[in-house]
Amino acid sequence: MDGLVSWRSTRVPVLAKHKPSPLHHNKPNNFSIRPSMNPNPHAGSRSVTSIKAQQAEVSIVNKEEELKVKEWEVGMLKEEVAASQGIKIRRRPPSGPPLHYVGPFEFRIQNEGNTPRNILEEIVWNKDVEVSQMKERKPLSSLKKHLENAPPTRDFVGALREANRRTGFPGLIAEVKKASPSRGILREDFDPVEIAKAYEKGGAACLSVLTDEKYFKGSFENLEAIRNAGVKCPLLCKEFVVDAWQIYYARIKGADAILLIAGVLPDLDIQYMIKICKILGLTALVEVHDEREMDRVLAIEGVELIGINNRNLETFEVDISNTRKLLEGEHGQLIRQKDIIVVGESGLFTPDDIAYVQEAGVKAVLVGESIVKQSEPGKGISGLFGKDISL
Ligand SMILES: O=C(O)c1ccccc1NCC(=O)[C@H](O)[C@H](O)COP(=O)(O)O
Repeated sequence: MDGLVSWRSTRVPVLAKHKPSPLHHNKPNNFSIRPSMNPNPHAGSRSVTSIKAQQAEVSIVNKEEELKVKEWEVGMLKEEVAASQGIKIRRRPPSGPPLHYVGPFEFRIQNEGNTPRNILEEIVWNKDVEVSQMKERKPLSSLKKHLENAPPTRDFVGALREANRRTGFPGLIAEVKKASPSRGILREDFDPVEIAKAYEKGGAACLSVLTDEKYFKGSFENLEAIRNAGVKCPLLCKEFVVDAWQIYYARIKGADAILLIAGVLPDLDIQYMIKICKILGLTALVEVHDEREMDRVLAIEGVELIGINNRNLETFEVDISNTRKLLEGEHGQLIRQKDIIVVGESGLFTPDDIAYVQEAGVKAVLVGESIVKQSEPGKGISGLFGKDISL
């Protein structure tokens, strides 16, 4: 059960292509030539052509090294920007400057900094590797060709507003969730399409489909199968987005909305990704966990849906009063002024929990564990709200 419950600091495969991270401060300041490329001291005895060829090779190697250093510097700047916005999650392992400057590969992977500091960081590092590999197999140019065959997107926010108006309760985003790092396997007999249909019948306004395989036992196949099964509820692709490529991929797999986590993505990335979402007709659910993230997200133009996660994704601690705390005072006022819909996420189990977050100001809730674990997930919804909300 790689990645589930027994979370421990595992090492993340370091891709050869990884841009070294800024957090390693041994910035190289001089270029060396690889020993194998060193001009031969006896070159004088060799032909002018072979010396020139060797010099050209040395120059190419130096250019490649310069490029790697530049990439490393850009990575360093990006991490600095993220850190200045309070983002603690590093996007990649701090593998340091290009390999030959810091010693053997073994040194690099044993380097203490190459151990993720918490589960979210581990997920993000793995996702970065996974996405790089997927991008090589399916480059953006080829994804774009599939866009015209993608099913039309449905109005995610509209469905939540309508459910809220119809039932008087927060609109429900019901999560198709087989497992999680904090809880392990939630449901053994997991049929994503059956669960999705049961949720829809039980009154869910929208569905959230986990697509991460390693930590949540989800998949894009699940998302596609639910969409192709004719489920009408708009679908949220519940992913750990680190690259805009994933948004295109989610769109062609049938998503209507996608999650963007403020604890992982700097402001400029969120801004850019929201623009991509708008172009593709997707809704962005921008997730925050603390006041600083809420401040940042409220300052970004175009945000229409904010999720407040009651679960700290670094420690797994769940506290539903987080929703109330983040909606108090100026934040709440600004949210109302901007007519933003807020989703209360995680740790909701009872009608009292729903009433509590509703009173705090949410118009929607995102619920996984408490309903997916029920033998009849549709009826689990009535239990959660204390009322049949399908009518
Ligand atoms: O659920 C986890 O253990 C988890 C761990 C690390 C990152 C994200 C995680 N969960 C994502 C979610 O936020 C929840 O799936 C979602 O809000 C539903 O929560 P719940 O109703 O408590 O299952």
